[in-house]
Amino acid sequence: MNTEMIQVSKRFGRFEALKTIDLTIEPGEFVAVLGPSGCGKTTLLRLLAGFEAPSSGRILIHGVTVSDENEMLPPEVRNIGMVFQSFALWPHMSVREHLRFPIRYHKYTPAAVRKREAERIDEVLALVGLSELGQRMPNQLSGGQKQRVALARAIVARPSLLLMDEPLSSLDAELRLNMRQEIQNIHRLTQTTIVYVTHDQAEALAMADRIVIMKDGRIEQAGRPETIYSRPSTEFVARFVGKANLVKGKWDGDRFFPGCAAPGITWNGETVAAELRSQGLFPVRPEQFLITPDRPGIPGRIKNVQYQGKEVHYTVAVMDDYYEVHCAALRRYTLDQEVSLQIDLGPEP
Ligand SMILES: Nc1ncnc2c1ncn2[C@@H]1O[C@H](COP(=O)(O)OP(=O)(O)OP(=O)(O)O)[C@@H](O)[C@H]1O
Repeated sequence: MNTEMIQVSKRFGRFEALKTIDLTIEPGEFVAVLGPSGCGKTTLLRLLAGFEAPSSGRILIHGVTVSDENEMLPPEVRNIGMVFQSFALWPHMSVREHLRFPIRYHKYTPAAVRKREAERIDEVLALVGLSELGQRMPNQLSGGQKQRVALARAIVARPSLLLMDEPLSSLDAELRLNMRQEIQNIHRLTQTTIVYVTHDQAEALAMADRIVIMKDGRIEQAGRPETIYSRPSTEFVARFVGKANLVKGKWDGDRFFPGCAAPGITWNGETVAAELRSQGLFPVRPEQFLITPDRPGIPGRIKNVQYQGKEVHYTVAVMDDYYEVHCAALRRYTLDQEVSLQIDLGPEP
């Protein structure tokens, strides 16, 4: 059964934090909710968890109504697990005790799990790589280990819905990458439905089956990571997710004539969204630009160079700063060098 938000809104006083959200999540789906600070991601998650009541609309978790205009089930009777940015561990409980707690006290813990409590704890500790640390107290754990305990505690009672709010943002870069893999692993092995809030587009693209992009309390676009990345439907999504360059120019049907390009240069834009067309824009991701010293294309001048080891990142000004583009290349060009830009749109995913 699906988890659904139907016409859900949330006001804080006169401020509308969520504006008529409609979202359906399938069982076992991993959905990332992505957007800039203040767009309403956490509010959406808190409504699913039951920490807040919607101002209007209806919420169902796996087919069961948990909030509507008549009722509002509190978090402890929703069949959910939660992981937050702050690990929120209990200082007086060992790692094993953290896992024992939900097994004993969650209303929905399956009888089979309750019956083999010790085995289930061993199994989940192994899943998150903490088999040796069951007796440790939180103050004897590193940040990454604490986050694993928080994750283990959230899944040990087999919730039907796992809610995560920026769970990796307090970890350093390397640990974050490791934990991403662990979360993917857990998702693959448990098939739990996951709603994962983040403002980190790489995290969302890497892990989710579907990404919901939010802006100002609304869903701006929802789709598979490949679709969001390669076919943004609005200027906001193009910039926020793909770090796309929005080249100005003119449209004629599906052909795009980039501004300032050499005569005869047109691009095929049949997959470009209507909103971008109506604004005379064409989204080009940094890796789709090719910089050449001389071939005909869009003439530009190198304005900034950042050496990155594997490649070099460039900012190129087109027509005396009419617009500028960001792109990457293997070759070295020098500051102020006159170059030509071409695009390689590659195969559609
Ligand atoms: N209890 C509250 N009272 C008043 N306004 C609130 C309350 N909770 C959230 N808001 C406002 O609602 C908006 C959405 O907040 P929310 O926490 O959902 O954003 P977010 O996308 O999760 O942001 P961030 O990434 O910074 O955590 C913000 O403008 C916030 O100030």
